Amino acid sequence: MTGARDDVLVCDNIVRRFGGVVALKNVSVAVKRGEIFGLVGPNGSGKTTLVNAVTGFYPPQEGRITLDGKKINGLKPYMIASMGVARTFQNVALFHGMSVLDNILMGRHIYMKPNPLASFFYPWWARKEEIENRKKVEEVIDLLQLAPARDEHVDVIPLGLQKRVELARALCAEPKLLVLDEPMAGMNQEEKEYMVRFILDAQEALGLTVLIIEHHMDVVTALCDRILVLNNGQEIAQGPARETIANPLVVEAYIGKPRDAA
Ligand SMILES: Nc1ncnc2c1ncn2[C@@H]1O[C@H](COP(=O)(O)OP(=O)(O)OP(=O)(O)O)[C@@H](O)[C@H]1O
Repeated sequence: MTGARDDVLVCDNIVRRFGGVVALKNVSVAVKRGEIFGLVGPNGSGKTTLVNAVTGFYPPQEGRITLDGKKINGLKPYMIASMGVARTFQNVALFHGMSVLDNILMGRHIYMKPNPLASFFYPWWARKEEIENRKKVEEVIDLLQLAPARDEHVDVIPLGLQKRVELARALCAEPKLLVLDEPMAGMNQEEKEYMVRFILDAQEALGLTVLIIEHHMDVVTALCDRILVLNNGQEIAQGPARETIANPLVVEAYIGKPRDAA
């Protein structure tokens, strides 16, 4: 698969093994600028492994991954993050003991370049940087309606709100690619509907490109432009969300073969 100019992320023939388990078998995918691309599949099908390959946590043993045309496989996670990939986790990963605001501010760390000498001689420069960071954070707080919770400690707020704080932190990094690992996990129906709305609003306001792992089919159809469906580490279907979900191979992977067809 060769990367077109509007492809932000291209994964070409990715193979990842864990001992004898082949978690990804020659998986290829291209995520276009400005789209929401879904990774779908039953438990253990390789979705998180693909996200971990893209974000550098478990580099692939074969294949090539590019971000805006630059090869990223083999790079450390922090390098990939600084190149513009922000991620949220299946199990929320916030900084405990800190407020909502401080957690969101952490998303700006890639833009904070402490230089004590410059700050001493040119305090206005440090001040300008601080103002810019705060401005971005306030924009995201408004977008995700987090103002009422800004001073709360993240340990005491409900899970749905924690997930929104994690999304806010990722958005503050102004990512080229936002990777969301099951952002609705553990949420009730109302929280899910809010989260869908927030992701769509953020995409529209910030022109995001999103790679999302999602299990809930109502969420997939509401959010995703296109999807890749994995089963046992292999692609079984790829294409526009609604029609791909209706593909008989996808239905079979999720609910099994009808009895009379067995
Ligand atoms: N660090 C690891 N060590 C060993 N095996 C792993 C590791 N990570 C994933 N696997 C294996 O790779 C396969 C794919 O797992 P993966 O977590 O990517 O699936 P998934 O589609 O994300 O599943 P789920 O929906 O349950 O999160 C599974 O067989 C899993 O046991």
